[in-house]
Amino acid sequence: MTEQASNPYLRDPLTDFTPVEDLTDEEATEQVELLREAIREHDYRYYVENDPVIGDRTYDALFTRLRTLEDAFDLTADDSPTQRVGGEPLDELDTVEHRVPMLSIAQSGEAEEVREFDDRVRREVDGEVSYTCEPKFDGLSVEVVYDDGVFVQAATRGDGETGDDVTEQVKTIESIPLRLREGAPDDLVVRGEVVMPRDEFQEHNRDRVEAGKDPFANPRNAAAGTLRQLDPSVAAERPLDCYFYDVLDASEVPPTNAAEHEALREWGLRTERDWYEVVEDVEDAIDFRNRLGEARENLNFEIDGTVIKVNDRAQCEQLGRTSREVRWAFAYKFPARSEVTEITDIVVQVGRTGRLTPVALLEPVDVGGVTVSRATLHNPDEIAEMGVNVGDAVRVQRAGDVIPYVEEVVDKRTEGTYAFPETCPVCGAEVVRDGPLAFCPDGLGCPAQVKGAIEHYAARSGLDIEGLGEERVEQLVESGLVERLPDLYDLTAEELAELEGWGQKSAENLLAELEASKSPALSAFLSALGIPEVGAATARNLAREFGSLEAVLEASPDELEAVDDVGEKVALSIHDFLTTPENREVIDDLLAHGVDPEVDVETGGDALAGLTFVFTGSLSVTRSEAQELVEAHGANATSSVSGNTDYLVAGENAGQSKQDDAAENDVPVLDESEFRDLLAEHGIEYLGDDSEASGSDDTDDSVEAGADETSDSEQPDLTDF
Ligand SMILES: NC(=O)c1ccc[n+]([C@@H]2O[C@H](COP(=O)([O-])OP(=O)(O)OC[C@H]3O[C@@H](n4cnc5c(N)ncnc54)[C@H](O)[C@@H]3O)[C@@H](O)[C@H]2O)c1
Ligand SMILES: [Zn+2]
Repeated sequence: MTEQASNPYLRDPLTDFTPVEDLTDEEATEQVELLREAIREHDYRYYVENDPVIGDRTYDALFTRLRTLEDAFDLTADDSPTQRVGGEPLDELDTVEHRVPMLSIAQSGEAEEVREFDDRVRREVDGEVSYTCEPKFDGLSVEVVYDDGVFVQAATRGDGETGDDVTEQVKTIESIPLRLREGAPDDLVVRGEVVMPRDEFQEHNRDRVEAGKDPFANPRNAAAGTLRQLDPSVAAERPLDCYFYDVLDASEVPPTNAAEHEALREWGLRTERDWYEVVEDVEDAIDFRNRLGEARENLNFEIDGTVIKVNDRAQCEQLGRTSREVRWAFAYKFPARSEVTEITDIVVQVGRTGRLTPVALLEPVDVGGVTVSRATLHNPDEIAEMGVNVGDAVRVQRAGDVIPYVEEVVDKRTEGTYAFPETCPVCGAEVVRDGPLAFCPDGLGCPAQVKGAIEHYAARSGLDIEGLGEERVEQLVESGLVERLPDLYDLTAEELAELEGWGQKSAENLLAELEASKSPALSAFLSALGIPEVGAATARNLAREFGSLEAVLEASPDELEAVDDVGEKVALSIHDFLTTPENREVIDDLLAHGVDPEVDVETGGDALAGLTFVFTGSLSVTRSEAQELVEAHGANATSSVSGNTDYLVAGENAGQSKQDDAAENDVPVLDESEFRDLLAEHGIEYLGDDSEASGSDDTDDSVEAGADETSDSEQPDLTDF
C-alpha cells in the first residue's frame, strides 16, 4: 500500500504527460511500471468492486498513455493491462470458462482514430469493405449459451477467459428466451449487454429513495450490481433487459454481421433495430455516431458511443484479434459529460430519513449544455477516499438522469481533507454511522427530519396535500406552528394568514386540503408515513393484504414477510417503525385528529376485472399511480408484455422493446389519451393530465426523487442545477 501511495497515477492523474521524445529510456520504463500498477488497481475497483475511484476519461487517458509508451519504447509485456481484458471473476459467484474468449474493443472519442482504423482495415483485407454501425450499450456484457435451443448458462465477461456464473440471475430477465425459436442453430453461444432501461431505472431509483435506500449512481451500475447479486430473487425484482449483438459460436454462422443481426432476431433474441446501419464510407460511420448522439436522450437505454464493425465475416477472420481485442471492430465513443471546476464550499444536507449528504458547491461550469453549480459528494467515506477539500479542482460528471456528482480530484490545491461534521448541522445531535453513510439519530426531534416527514406526508406519493410544498413546510416549522406532523391538523386560518406571503384565501385553501386529506386511502397513508423501505408499491401490497390500519399495526414480522415484495429485512424495518413508541404516538395522534384511512385497494369495483395492463414510458401520473388505479378496479398490472397482456399503455419516450413485444403478441398499444378514453368507457375517472407536454414529468420527478434524500429547505436544492 505504501508503494501505491507514491504512485501518481492512482489518485492524482496527470493528464498532461511529458512528451514521449523528452523521456529517457529509464524514465519511460519507470512510468510504464507505475501505469501498469495503477491500471490494475483501477481495473479491480471498477470491475470487481463496482466502485471506481477515478473517472472513465482519466482511466482512458492513462490507458492510452501506457499503450503509447509501450509502443514507443518497445516495452510490451504479456502481463500488461494493454494485453488483456480488464475484469476478473468475483470470489462469491462460481467461475465458468468461456467457450469463446470474450474480448474488448479498441475505442476512442476522436474521429481521426476512426479514420486510422478504417485505413488499417482497408490495408489489411482483400476486396470492398463495408461496416455495420450500432449503439454501444453501456451495461454489463454477458455470454449466453443455448444447447439444443435451450438456455443452459450465462456468464459475465470477467477476464475474458473466465467469468462469473450468473445463469440464475439472467434467467429472471424476461426478454431472454429460455428456448429459441424454430430455425435457430442447435448450439449457440451469443453475446449481449444486460442493461436497466432508463425508465425502469428512474422508477426503481425513486422507489429506493422513497424507501430510504441509496440510489444507484447510473443504469450501468444498477445492472452490474443486480446481476452480481447472489440471491437471484433480487434480480427478479429488478427490471433488467438484454440486447444481443454478437454470435460467438454457432453450428452455422451467417456470412456477414448484418445477416447475423437479422438472424439473432429470428431466433428469438432481442436486438436493437432502429439504430442499425450498414455503410460503405467511414465518414458515414462517423456521421452515424453524431446522429445517434443527438437521439441519445430519447432512447430508453444508456449508450456511450457507436460500435463500428467490419461487415464481412471472412474479412473479420483476416483481421483477427489480439489477446485483448478483436481487430475488426472499433468503438467510437461520445464526448464525456464531465468538466473540471473548483469546489467553493461543501455543505451537508439532512434528509427525511436523517441521512446526511455532503454537497459540493461549485464554480459554475457548463457540462454538455447544462450549467452545474452543485454536485453530490455522496457520503463521508467517499470524501475520505477522494481526499477532497474546499478549493480543490475536481471533475464533475453528469450521467444520464442522475444528479451531477464529483467524480475525482483533478488538482489537489489544498492541504488535508474536508472534515465531515460530527454533529447534525441542523439539530446538533451526534452523528451516527451506518457503513459509508452518516445519519442524524434525532428522528422527529430534528427539524430537518420533521420538515422532510411533512413534505413526504403531503407529497403526491403520500396524501397529496396541495399547497404544502417545501417552502411552506419550512415556514410552518420555522415559525413554530408545526412541531410534529399531527400539528398540521391544529392549524387555524388566523395563524396562517399572519405568516408572510399568506392571505385569508391561501390559508382557507390549505385548511380545506387538510380536511380533505383526512380520508386517505390506506395505501397512501402507509406510504405517507415514510416507513423506511416502504415505497408506494409496497404500501399498496400491505393495504391489500391486511385490509385495515389496525391489522397492519398488529402484524408480526412473519405476517409482514408473507406480503408480496416484502423480504425479511423490509418486514423487520416495518415492524421496528410501527412499534417505536414515538412513531406510534404520531399515528395515534393523527387518528385522534380525525384521520381515517380507508381501504382503497380492490374496492373501486371490478370494472376492469380480468384485464392485464403494462405501462411504459412517462405518463402525466407516476407509473405506480397508474398501476394502482387499474388494480383498484380489479385489473392486473404487470411489468412485461406477453400473450396474456390486454393493453400496453405507452407514454412519452416509451422504450421500443415493449412495443416490439406488443406487436409480436398482437397486444393493442394505447397512448395516454386513449387510455383515458378506455377508462371513461368503464366509468372510471383518470386524474392524469395529458393535455400539456407530459413526458418531462417523469424526468422531473426522478431528479427530485434522486435529490429527496439530500434536498432540504435551508440548504441548496440539488434539483436546482
Ligand atoms: N474509471 C475506472 O477506474 C475504469 C476502470 C476500468 C475500465 N473503465 C472503463 O471501461 C472501459 C473499458 O472497458 P471494457 O474493456 O470493458 O470496454 P467497454 O465496455 O467500454 O467496451 C467494449 C465492450 O462494449 C460492449 N458492447 C456494447 N455494445 C456493443 C455492441 N453493440 N457491439 C459489441 N460490443 C458492445 C461489449 O461488452 C464490449 O466488451 C474504459 O474505457 C473505461 O471507460 C473505467
Ligand atoms: Zn438533526
